Amino acid sequence: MTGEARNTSRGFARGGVLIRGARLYGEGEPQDVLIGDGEILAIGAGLDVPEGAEVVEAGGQVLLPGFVDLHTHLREPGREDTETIESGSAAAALGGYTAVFAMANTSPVADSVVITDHVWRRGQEVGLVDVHPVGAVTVGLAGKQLAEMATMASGVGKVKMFSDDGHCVDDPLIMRRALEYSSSLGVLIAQHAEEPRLTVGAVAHEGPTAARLGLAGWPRAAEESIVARDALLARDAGARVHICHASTAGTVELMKWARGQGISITAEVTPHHLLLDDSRLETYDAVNKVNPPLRERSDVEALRKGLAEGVIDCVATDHAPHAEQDKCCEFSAARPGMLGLETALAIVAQTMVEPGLLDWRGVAKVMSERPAEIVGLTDQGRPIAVGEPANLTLVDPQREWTVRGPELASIAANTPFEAMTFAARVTTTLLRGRVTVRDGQVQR
Ligand SMILES: NC(=O)N[C@@H](CC(=O)O)C(=O)O
Ligand SMILES: [Zn+2]
Ligand SMILES: [Zn+2]
Repeated sequence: MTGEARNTSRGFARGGVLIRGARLYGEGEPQDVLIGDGEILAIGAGLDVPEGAEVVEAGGQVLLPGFVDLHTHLREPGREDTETIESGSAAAALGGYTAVFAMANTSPVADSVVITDHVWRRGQEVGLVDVHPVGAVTVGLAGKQLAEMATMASGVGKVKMFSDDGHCVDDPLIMRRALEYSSSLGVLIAQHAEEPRLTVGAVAHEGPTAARLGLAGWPRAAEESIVARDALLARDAGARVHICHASTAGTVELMKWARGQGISITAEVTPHHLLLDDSRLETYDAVNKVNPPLRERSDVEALRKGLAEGVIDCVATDHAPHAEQDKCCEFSAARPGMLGLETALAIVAQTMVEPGLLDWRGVAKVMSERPAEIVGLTDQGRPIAVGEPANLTLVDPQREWTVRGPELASIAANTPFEAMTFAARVTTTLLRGRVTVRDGQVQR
């Protein structure tokens, strides 16, 4: 133990933490995890509490690598009335996240290094989660002219992912060039797959429910045609493409096909598409309005199965805060999007762990390891092992809680899960060894 003891004292220069009695990946007997200097220093049963260490009593809770969200909207700059990098970072930490990717559809758009560097710096200043800026693929998200991807990639914020999310890069020639360019830069293009000619005026999933309610429909083919097209473009460019918020059974089938062809394509699914379907629209409450729309139960089942089988790689929240006046209005006028950061784990536990589709190791994979790999983050999604960065999340699988929008850390309150009760909850989060959330409270 002499080597470990040396490490321990080194760790204490910056304050150490002992997590006592956690089940790593929800497996085996509870272990203690000693953390210092931002790293895991020792793992074992009955470790001594070094003097001055902060002790977190885990009581058999599940310890997972910190979650990584490839798809978050933090609304800064431009709509700080709905979310800021600070409030969104708090929501992320409470949700068990240690890294999030903040989408580029801010105002101004993150299509230049000035904005992307601001987002990174502000995130570091807040210090609750690494906020990685996503750069726009095209200038102003207008889909016409490629943004200066290389400049953003080489800035302080080191942009690793580019997306026009909110809009589809619908021009196939622009998308082809973006993919070609991205592979030489070693960055990821994430596509909001929506053929805009098929979704003019659309506000809901095209199907029996929308027809009955008189809502204009967003057909599955609007998503699937772009997924298929982009798979082929990625194949020809020898590039990687990532599909944002997969929402249909057909997308799962296309992913299977493309993977079978050896195409480098990955996809994410949101918690809301894993839980909710378009029967929610009956009330005309625009809290349920989102892009892509809530689909049918058969799509929900296919997405769960796809995630369990690894055809869909990961869970991403598409956390999309909106002001009350933009949500509490006529359905067709309301903005699409819903909060997701603080509720994601609870929903993944309910939709995937409870039915036996994933175990906790599987949750670590889809919420941390795969997203980190996809985007090329080397300090996240790491194994829980000595010498690894201490980005960790403690989950209590049996801490029943009820979602209340106003109690969430986000400035906006547009959660579709209002008043729903879930079993699992994140209790503690550590970012590089610093406790950012303890007993469900943000540690500023
Ligand atoms: N998902 C949504 O419905 N809305 C997102 C944009 C997007 O993810 O497409 C938003 O920025 O509000
Ligand atoms: Zn989108
Ligand atoms: Zn989005």
